[in-house]
Parts: sequence; C-alpha cells; structure tokens
Amino acid sequence: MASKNTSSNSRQAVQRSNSDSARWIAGLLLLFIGLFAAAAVFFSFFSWAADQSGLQKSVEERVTLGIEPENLCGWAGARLGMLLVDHSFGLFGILIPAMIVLVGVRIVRQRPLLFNHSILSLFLIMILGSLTLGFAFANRWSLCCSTGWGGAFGIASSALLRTHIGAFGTLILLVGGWILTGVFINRNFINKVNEAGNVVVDKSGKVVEILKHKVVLHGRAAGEDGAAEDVPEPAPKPGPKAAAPQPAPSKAAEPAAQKPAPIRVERPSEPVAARKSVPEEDENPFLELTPDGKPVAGETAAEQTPPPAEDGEFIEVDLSRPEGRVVIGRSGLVELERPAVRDAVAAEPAPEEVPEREAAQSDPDAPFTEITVLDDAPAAEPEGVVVTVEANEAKLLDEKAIPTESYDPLKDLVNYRKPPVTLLEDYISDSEVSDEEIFENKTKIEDTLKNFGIPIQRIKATVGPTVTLYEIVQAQGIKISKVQGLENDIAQSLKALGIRIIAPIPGKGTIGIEVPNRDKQVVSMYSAVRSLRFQESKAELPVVIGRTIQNENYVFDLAKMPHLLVAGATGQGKSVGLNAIITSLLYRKHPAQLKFVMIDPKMVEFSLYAKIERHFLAKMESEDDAIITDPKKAVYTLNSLCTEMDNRLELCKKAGARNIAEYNEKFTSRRLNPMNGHRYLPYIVVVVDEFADLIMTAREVEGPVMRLAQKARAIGIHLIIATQRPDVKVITGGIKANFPARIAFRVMQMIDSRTIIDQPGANQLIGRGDMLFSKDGDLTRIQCALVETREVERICEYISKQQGYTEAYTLPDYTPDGGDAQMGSEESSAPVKYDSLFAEIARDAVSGGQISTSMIQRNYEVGFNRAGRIMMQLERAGIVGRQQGAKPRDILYHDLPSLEAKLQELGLF
Ligand SMILES: Nc1ncnc2c1ncn2[C@@H]1O[C@H](COP(=O)(O)OP(=O)(O)OP(=O)(O)O)[C@@H](O)[C@H]1O
Repeated sequence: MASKNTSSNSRQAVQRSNSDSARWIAGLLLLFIGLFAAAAVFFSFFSWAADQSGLQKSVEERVTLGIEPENLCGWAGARLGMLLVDHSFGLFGILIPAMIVLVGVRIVRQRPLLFNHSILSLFLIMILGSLTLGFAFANRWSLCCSTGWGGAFGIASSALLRTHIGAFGTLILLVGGWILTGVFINRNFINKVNEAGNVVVDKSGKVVEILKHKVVLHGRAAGEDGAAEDVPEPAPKPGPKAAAPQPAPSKAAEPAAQKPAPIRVERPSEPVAARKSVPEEDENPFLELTPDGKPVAGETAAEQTPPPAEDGEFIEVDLSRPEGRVVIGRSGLVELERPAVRDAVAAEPAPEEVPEREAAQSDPDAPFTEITVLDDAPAAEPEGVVVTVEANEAKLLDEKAIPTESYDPLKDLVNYRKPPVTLLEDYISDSEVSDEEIFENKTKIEDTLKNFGIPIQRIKATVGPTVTLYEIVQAQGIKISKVQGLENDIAQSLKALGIRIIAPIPGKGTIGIEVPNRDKQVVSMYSAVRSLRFQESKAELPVVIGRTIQNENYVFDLAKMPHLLVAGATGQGKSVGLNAIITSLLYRKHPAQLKFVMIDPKMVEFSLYAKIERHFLAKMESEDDAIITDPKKAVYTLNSLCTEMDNRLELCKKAGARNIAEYNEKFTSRRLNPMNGHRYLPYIVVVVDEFADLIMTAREVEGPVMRLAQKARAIGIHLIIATQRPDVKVITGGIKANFPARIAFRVMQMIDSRTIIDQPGANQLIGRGDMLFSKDGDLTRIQCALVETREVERICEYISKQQGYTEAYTLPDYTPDGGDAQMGSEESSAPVKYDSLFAEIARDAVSGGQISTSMIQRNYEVGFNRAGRIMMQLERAGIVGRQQGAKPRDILYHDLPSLEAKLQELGLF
C-alpha cells in the first residue's frame, strides 16, 4: 500500500515538473513575441510611410529592387505594425503587444489568466481609444499609419455608430464608455470625476457672479447722471448734528461736497432669510433716495415712490455711504441706526431699545413712515450725512447664524491637520495564490483525510493575505475530534509549517484548515488606513491592525477592549504591531482628544515619537523626557496615572457622568463649569513596550498596572502592554484577568501560546506579522499591517511641524511616599525655577483664602498646563496642601507677612 502511494506520488511529481516546464516555455515564448510585437509597432509609427510601398511588393521584387525595410524589426515587423495599427486599432494597437507580454508574465508566474483585471483594462482602453480616435479624426491628419489615428477598426466602427445613433449619440456613448472604464480600472475614478465636476461648477459659478457684478456696476454707472462719478468722499463719522439727513436739493445744481447722501432702495423679491445667503452683488440695482426718503434727482416718478412691500417682504433703503442703510419695513416703518449700535444690537439687543422698537412695530396707529433713531442723535433733525439703518433687528437675528455656545475641544489647535495617507507607503505585492496552488492543497488535504478514513463532502477555500482557509464539510457521521488529531499528518502531507486546524469553525460547524500561502502578501498600513471600514469607523479609538483571512480590514475600538496585551517571540512583528496601533490612532484623532504615555525600557522603539510631545504625549511635570525609559520613572508615571484616574473618577462623580464619553459630552455642551475644576478629558493610551523587562526590574509596577487595568477603562485610560517573554511571571493571572483582548504573534512553544491566549495556535503562526487576535476567547487570524520606521518618522515629522500645545499634557506629579533616597536628594538639590506669576498667585491665594487650578487659569489668563504647574510649585513650596479628590486645596499660610517671609526664603521678593 505504502509503495503504491510512493509510486503514485512520484508519478504526480514527474507530471507536475513536466507541466511546469511547458508553462515556462509557453510563458517565455509569449513574453518574447509580445516584446517583439511592441518594438515592431513602435517602429512602424515612424516607418510606415516608407515601408508601405515595399510591403505591397513581393519578396522577389523587393530583393531585385533592393528595397530595405525602415522598421528596425524588418519586413516582419513592418507587416505586424501594419496589421496591428493600420488594419486594427490605430495608435492603440500598441496595447496588443502589451497584453501579450502581460499574459506571458502571468503564465510564467503561474497566475490565473481568466478575467485578469490589468489585461481586461488594457483591452477596454484599446477598443475605446481606437473608437474615439476614429470618431474624432476618421482618416484625417494621421501621422501614425495610413488609415487614420483610430485604425481600420476605430474608423469603421465609429462610422457605423454615427450612422445608427448619430454623432451626438456616439459622443455620449464614448463618454459613458470612458467613465465606465475608468470606474472599472479604479473605483475611485467616479469620485475624481465628481470632484472635477464640482470644481468646474464652482469656477463657472464664480465667473458668472463676476460677470453679473460687472454688468450691474456698468448699468448703474450708466444710469447715473454724472453725479455718480462725483459721489463725494465717504463722509466723516456722523456727529450728533451731522447724523440727521439734509433736505435733498437738486443733485446737478449742488456742488458735490454739499450734496446729501443718496439713499438706495433695494427691492428684494425673496424673504430675508433666503436673501441673507445671497451675495450683495447679486441683488437688484438700487433706486436712489436722499436721506429724507426723497428720490434723488433724475429718477422717474415711478421710481420715486417705493411700491408697498408685499406681505413677508421689506424694502430696504440703503444710504449710498459706507456707514449704513435705511430700510423701510413691511409696514412702511423706517429705522435708522448707527453701525456701532446696530452691531451691538445684532449681538445682543439693548434692553431699552427692544420695547421701543417693538412698540413702534406693534402700534397700528403709527405713522406710515416713522424714523427711530437708535443712538443719541436727535431724530427730528433733518441734517446728517449718513445714517445706518436696518429693516428691523428681530428679523436680522437669524437663529441659525447665532454661533452655538458649545465648547469644541478641536478648536484648541484649530489649524491642526491630520497626517495625509500619502505619508505611508503602499507595498504593492502582486503575489497571488494561483489556482494550481489551491487545487494542489485541496487534493492533498482530501487525500490525507481519505487515507485516514475521513471522507469529505465539500471543500471551500478562502484566500487571505498570508494563509488560505480550507473549510471542510466532512461526511455524515465523522467526528470532528478525529480530524483534530490529524493536524500533524495534514501538515506533513502539505509540507508546510504554520498549519492550524480549527475544528469546528465557531458558529459554522465546519472544519477549517489554515494553510500558509507560498507567496505571502504584505498588508500595507497605507491600504489599511485608506480602507472604508477604518475611515468610517465610529469607534472612540479606532484601530486598524491588519487584514483577516477574508481579506477584510480588521478594525477594533481600543476604548472597548479596553486594554490590550501584545505578546510574541522576538522578531515576529510586535513592534510593527504597536506602531500600527499608534499610527491608526494618529490618523484619526486630534491632539485635543488623545494623549499617549510611552514607556520604552528598550530605549529605541518609541524614541521617534518624541517629536510629537507637544501634540500627543503626556508626562509628569517633573519629567524631562516624554518617552520614559527608566523603570523607576515608569513606576512613578504609572502611579501618576493612577492619580489622574482618581481625579477623573472624582470629576465624573461630580458631573453625574458614568464614563468619559458622557462626561465630555456634558462638558462640551457647557453643562459643566470649568470654574469647578471641570475640564475636557482627552483619552490617554499608555503603551508599554517590553513589559517583562519592566516588571523584572521594578516589581512594584504591577500594582499601578493592575489598578489602572481594573478601574481606568471608564474614564478613558487604556493600557497596551507588550512583551516578548510570555511567561506566567510576566503575564500574571491578575493581568490576564484584566486584559480580555490579547494579540499573539508567533511564539516558539505551545505553552507560551497558552499563556497568552489560553489555547494553542500562536506557536503555529508563520511570523512576520502573522497574528492571532483574541477577544473574550474568540480567535481571529490576522496579517498585521506593515508600517516601517521611516513611515512613522514621516508622520511624526508632519505632526511636529504643526502648531502644538506649549508642552506635553501634564499628568499629576507623583513622589513616592517613603521617598526614593536618590530621587529625593536629586529633587531637593535641583534649583526650582518658579513661574513669574508664582508670588502674585501665592499672595492672592493667602489673602483670598482659596485656590484652584481653574481659578489661576481664569484670573491670570493662563493655560491649563501652566496653571497646573504653578499649583504644583505652590504645593511643593508648602503654600497650599495636596489635592484631595475634587475638594479645594488647603491654604497653609494664613497671613501675608508669614507668606512674604516664605517667599523671601524661596528667593522671590
Ligand atoms: N506585518 C508585517 N508585515 C511584513 N513584515 C513584517 C511585519 N511585521 C514584522 N515584519 C518583519 O519582521 C521584522 C521584525 O519585526 P518587529 O521588529 O516588529 O519584531 P519584534 O517582535 O518587535 O521584535 P523584537 O521583540 O526583537 O523587537 C520587521 O523588520 C519586518 O521586516
């Protein structure tokens, strides 16, 4: 039996090597034919005219007449050129050799041929290109061949189309064809067309506006009787006397300087609200009136009396002065108002004005034209140069135009731009799993299972970037456990490492066998970040980590994990994975929304993020470096995060919010008062690389990590802990219990896999970013997205060049209670540089009897960070007590003289 198998195997191997050779030969042959044809067509573009007469002669005649071909590919090349260009597709005939080359390459590389996207795209371009050129030029002006730019096919087919659907129909058909081809080639094409369309519409709209504006100006200038040119210089600001309008003498008779300012009457046909959005240039030409409401000389009688406004309309009488306008309201009411007053009213109507105006409007017996002067200029005085008037203020206060009061944290750095995706590299890998590979694997799996007496009904293959999942439906009555036991045998027969059997596939009841692909695809961060799934994710902290076996981008919400454990042997892709997580967040979050605390005992992994300290990093005030590399400082920082957590929990309690999202929502909608210590809370993501090193050198790190892991999730502090030593001393039971989401890269032993994800599997991965994502016990195999150091550098560079905060986000300082002797002495010996406001604030605190960071912010107009630093200095100097939750700090000095003595002691006079 065994020998039978061996001989059949060797027969198969011989057959395979024969078919491989045949494929190679065929592929290379096509490749060379394609290259020759490409050269022939290319040369024929220049030599067709000279070679044409020679081609019409027989070989003997050419020999006797000594006619030589000009095409560098000889007479064969000239003929081929004629065939592909003249007789077929004209200029686009060159795409036929290109397609032949592509087919050759694919055959050599054992790629499937049918429905290849590139070949189909070239084919469509060739047909459409030939048709378009045939339609546009027919047989005119051809330089590339004898028939015409489009070749015989293009000319004949476009002529046929013209006959049947006319020139316009053909044009539409061609445009449609090109658009569809564009969409076929690149799905993004339609967006590009759309954008281009919008630009054209915008531009043409602007041109129309400018033209309209010019026409209006021209019309106006022409309509005015020369006085338009003499329009006096803008009048000086109206004084009490000058404010009222003058009677209007004849414009022509008066010297320009003494002419009363003309008033223009607008007759908008749309209601106010609609008109507001229309630029002034679009409005109707004005009927000019003098300030007292009379038309300026030269206007016709019909124009002199403003027609009664229709219901819902108003007539606006605008002074032709920069200072303002007169508006006749619906009821004929005219209001006069100075610009300054108007602006103030628009912002907030003065209480004494409102009743006056409202009374005037509501009074049915009011005279037809009543002038309400809204400043202290006497209304009765008819003189005055310019008066600014609005129709009625209530109408102009458009509710929608009033800025909403809610606080927008993104306005902190309003010009901040998220990094463009082009900073990432697209690792284009055209490695595909060939049909042959799938077929071979399927046969092997089938044979192996059959050899062990397990018949199967169906196999379905799902090709992923690194592995292909073969989903097997076994024959009725076969136990799944039987297949499970054959893992090694199947691996042996497939001669591949990294085979993983999932029996059963959760939720399906079928058996899955994951087989690594011969050529692995690189999943670029570029494609991951561009994915719709990531870009449209509504997650608070969206992370795109890579691609699943189904070739879907795997996006998760770090805020919901809520902490992440990342483990794997050295060199298997952990650091790349951490960078992918950080990069995802940098691509989606604003510096106001997110801060990182980076702990890097290896000292090299996170150093490149130091550049974005003022944008995205958080650190204790006493720390110099935002990237923490010293284990002791890491412990302090983690303890400081615990204090931050307590402060945040206290704030949430005070605000009656259950979590950070609710709290921030309340804060941004101005329901929490910053004066009571409330502030916008950014998410804090703590990334610890090489946790094993940390816990081995500073065991006390476990305490704050556990505290944070247990309580920090609700208030937006999330931990990502990475280790290359997944043993139980590092990943303790307590840590595991609080890290339900875990990522396992390849490990060497099954026991390590069990330590990380509580089951085997990670030991069967193939490395280089192949990983298992475990969430509450559910496993997903993912190829991690690759982001190289140079890409991260570019992103950090891009962010760091933008305006940032003055310093990193400040975490509460932490000093160990017993005090680390060395640390303590370092601190005490270091000269403290007090803030320039320190003494003043200390005096205010002592005389006022209270102090808080928000008070400092408010009273001294300093930012949160500076206020926090001053508070810390006051605490260290012993002037104020320690923060105790949300309670106000104690003031430890009760009279100014003793404070002054203290300030003197500190060297502050
Ligand atoms: N997702 C990926 N796609 C392709 N190649 C990868 C991927 N991840 C890692 N690699 C390759 O593996 C190499 C090692 O990756 P990485 O530095 O992330 O390993 P590591 O687990 O952090 O190692 P160490 O623990 O020693 O720092 C990378 O330089 C890269 O060439």
